[in-house]
Amino acid sequence: MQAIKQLGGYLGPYKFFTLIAPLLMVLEVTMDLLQPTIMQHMIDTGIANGDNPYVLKMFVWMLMSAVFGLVGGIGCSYYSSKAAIHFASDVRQSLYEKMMTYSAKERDAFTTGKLITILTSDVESVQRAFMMTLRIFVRGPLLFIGAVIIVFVTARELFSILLIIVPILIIAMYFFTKYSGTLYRRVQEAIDGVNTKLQENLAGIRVVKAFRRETQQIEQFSGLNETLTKRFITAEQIVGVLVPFTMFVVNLGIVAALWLGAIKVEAGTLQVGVILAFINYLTIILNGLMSSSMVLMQIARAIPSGERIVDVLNKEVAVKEAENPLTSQIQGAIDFQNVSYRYYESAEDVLKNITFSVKQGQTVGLIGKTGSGKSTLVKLLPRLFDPTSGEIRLDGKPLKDYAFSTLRKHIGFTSQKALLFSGAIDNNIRIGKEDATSEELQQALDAACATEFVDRLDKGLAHELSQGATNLSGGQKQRLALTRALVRQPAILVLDDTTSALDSASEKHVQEAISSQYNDTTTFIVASKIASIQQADLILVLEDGEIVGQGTHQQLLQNNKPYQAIYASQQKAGVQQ
Ligand SMILES: Nc1ncnc2c1ncn2[C@@H]1O[C@H](COP(=O)(O)OP(=O)(O)OP(=O)(O)O)[C@@H](O)[C@H]1O
Repeated sequence: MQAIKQLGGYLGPYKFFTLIAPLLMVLEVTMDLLQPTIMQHMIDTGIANGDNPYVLKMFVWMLMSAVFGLVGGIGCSYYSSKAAIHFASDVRQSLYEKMMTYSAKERDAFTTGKLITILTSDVESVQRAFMMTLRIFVRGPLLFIGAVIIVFVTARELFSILLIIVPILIIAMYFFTKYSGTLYRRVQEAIDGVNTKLQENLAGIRVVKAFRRETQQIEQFSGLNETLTKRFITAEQIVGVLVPFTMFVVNLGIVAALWLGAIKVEAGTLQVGVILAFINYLTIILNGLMSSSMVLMQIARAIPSGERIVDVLNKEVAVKEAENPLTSQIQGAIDFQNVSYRYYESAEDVLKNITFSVKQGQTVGLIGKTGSGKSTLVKLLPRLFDPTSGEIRLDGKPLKDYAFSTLRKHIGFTSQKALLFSGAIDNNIRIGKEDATSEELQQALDAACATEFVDRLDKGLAHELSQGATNLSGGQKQRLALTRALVRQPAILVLDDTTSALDSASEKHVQEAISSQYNDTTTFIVASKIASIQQADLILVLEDGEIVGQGTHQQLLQNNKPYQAIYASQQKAGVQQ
């Protein structure tokens, strides 16, 4: 109910369509209901008495009511489609915008596959329910009530048949409708499973192929597909019994009407036209009940979908913007004060009491074993998530107080996996700064050692990247990701293992370019090689989420055991220094 109420809010702009569609349907239903009565008069008064002008008059009436009915029907379909499609489009847009505010935490809680199902199939289910409600929900009950009243008034001799048939039909429809909600909820969950698997496999298709895991993946997919198929079949089969069953009950009613009617006609208490009209009205009653139950079934199916949609829309986002956020210029001095972080409440801290300070324009190097928390630490800077405890200060003020737009505008971030979008290279770089001049672009390309390979491409910056930039090498992708970060002339630059994909000459060039051309930028370099961070003003050595050493290369070499151990192991392994 809460879901219906909340989604109902999206109808606001389409109130007119939502009102006019059922009104036009009332017109169509009224015309449909008139037809059998006109026909009855045509037979019993016109044809029975050989009154041709009366027959013609009734014929014109029938034709006119058919035309009005047609206008009502077409109008209702037109406005109901318009309302439902726009409504669904707005819901989809809101969902997408909400999903964009999610951090990895919220996204993981739903799973990507489920989010895709909600954005597509669940929205579609609610759209269909809404459209059917506008088209049929008025029609069904109106046809039913109208036909019952007319039979009561014009064919009371046969009304007793309705008293038996209608309750049977109503009870059957009630149970089918109720059950279908549960069945389709299970179908929707099975679709989540299929989508999650599909999304995971398409994203990782290269790994699947490289490890020759196609057969196993296909088997796993078949399992999920089979579950979906079974649930769909069960739902469709059970719901599919409804139509033949109700037809059977109505046919029994027709047989009873013919039998009872024949006796009464013979006794001279009933006219033939009344029997024909009754049979027509019986079909209309069935039609009314069936269409009502179809809508109810669709609504029952859409309610779980609506709840899933509302869950996404109402999900409390962990990282929120301050009420009156700061939009002042950012210099780039950073203070971590006893910062701890854990990914899940039940999990352990992956960062523990991290404390350090860095001035504007300085370079911080982070080194430590895999899983020691380096990436997690730098992800706190653009507030991809917030510390569980402790505080981060930027230029002396809490990081949380800054507007997202200000913060992200001044932070250039490159992650371990260079993520580029399909489209021209130029567009990808301009994500960093839309209005970048060609000089700024060139400066960033040069600093990131990307000029040479971009120039070699036929179309240069206009070169089109495929989805996931699969038509570039790993090093080329990293260079473009770095260009994108540099082009915004960031106050804070984060290179999360970015230079590892570069050869050592390029890495040296990038570091020199950053320190000479971007010397006001505070730079965080996550690295696995000491050589990548040797020149840093401050090196943080991390172990199991704790800082076990901080200082310059020389200081750490002299007095920090963990750093000495890393240095020694890299010397021994011949890692290029
Ligand atoms: N999204 C996540 N959800 C849950 N745990 C996570 C998540 N990301 C990282 N972790 C955990 O947090 C810890 C620190 O991971 P992090 O990626 O920060 O390490 P790292 O030092 O950058 O490692 P590497 O050098 O291998 O990139 C690890 O134990 C990891 O399993």
